Amino acid sequence: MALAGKVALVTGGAQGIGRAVAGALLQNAAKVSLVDFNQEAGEQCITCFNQEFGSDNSLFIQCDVTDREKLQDAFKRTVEHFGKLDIVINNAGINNENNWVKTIEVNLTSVVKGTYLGLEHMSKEHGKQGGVIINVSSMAAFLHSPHQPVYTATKYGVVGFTRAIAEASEIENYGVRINVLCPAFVDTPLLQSIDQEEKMGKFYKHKDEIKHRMSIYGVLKPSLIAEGMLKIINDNSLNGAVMKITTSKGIHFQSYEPMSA
Ligand SMILES: NC(=O)C1=CN([C@@H]2O[C@H](COP(=O)(O)OP(=O)(O)OC[C@H]3O[C@@H](n4cnc5c(N)ncnc54)[C@H](O)[C@@H]3O)[C@@H](O)[C@H]2O)C=CC1
Ligand SMILES: CCCCCC(=O)/C=C/C=C/C=C/C=C/[C@@H](O)[C@@H](O)CCCC(=O)O
Repeated sequence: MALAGKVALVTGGAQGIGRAVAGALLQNAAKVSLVDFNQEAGEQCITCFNQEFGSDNSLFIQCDVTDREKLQDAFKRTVEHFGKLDIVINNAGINNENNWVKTIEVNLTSVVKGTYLGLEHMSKEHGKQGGVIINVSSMAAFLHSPHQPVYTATKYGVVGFTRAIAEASEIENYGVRINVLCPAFVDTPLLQSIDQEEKMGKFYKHKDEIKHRMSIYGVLKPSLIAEGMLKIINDNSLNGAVMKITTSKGIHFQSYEPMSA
């Protein structure tokens, strides 16, 4: 998919990985709608983007992705503003073992909802022109963390859901490619949650073990995740692909045995 003139919606786009991805899309002449609940970070981000890429190319929509009506409205406003939708990146995520119900809502339920909304606005089934959806999981979906059981569960869920709906898209000829990206540790504000007892809950006492894992696995730059994201968007052959990004192997793909009885 050539990026110039394409319209992307990025959840959690105001900072961290989402912001890096949105910047890379704008750099490649796409238009971007940032959907994020952090008003201050969103406004700050859009000010920078307007200065760097021109004021007609990005839009900030304040929205909590767990609010289904607001998320629905964010998709609608994006299409009204830019005239269409080509790319959806379901990236918003949190690390909160204390409020684990919220973690499931943000990291998994909202990704499912964002995928269905993406299909509603892009699928040939709905008379639209097709597109691409990328859901953000984590290497935690392959190397589980004993100190983040619910975060881990949500990231396993995102991989399973994405692979299944991608196959549905192919069978039903939606014209939408759906893929999942699994980064290892990335240098973003999310990592600060390790030092927050109110987020780590009973696992707070293990924070130094997580930091030890980080020192072993290393910490990636958000720009490398953006590079992986653009690779998925540009490669029209990818559907149901599971991209992993680690310090040891860089950008690579998980392979699966074909299903047998
Ligand atoms: N930073 C890391 O080490 C890794 C992050 N990931 C995943 O990457 C994704 C992005 O994470 P980061 O950029 O690192 O985090 P971050 O905390 O830096 O940014 C997340 C963004 O999502 C927004 N957000 C959170 N909850 C929201 C909600 N309910 N509604 C709307 N927006 C919401 C935040 O306001 C923020 O702008 C997440 O899904 C995370 O699980 C995956 C692997 C590693
Ligand atoms: C505590 C803050 C939130 C958690 C953020 C998150 O999702 C982090 C996940 C980190 C996992 C890192 C794993 C890295 C592993 C690799 O370096 C490598 O050893 C794995 C090899 C397997 C492969 O196929 O690449």
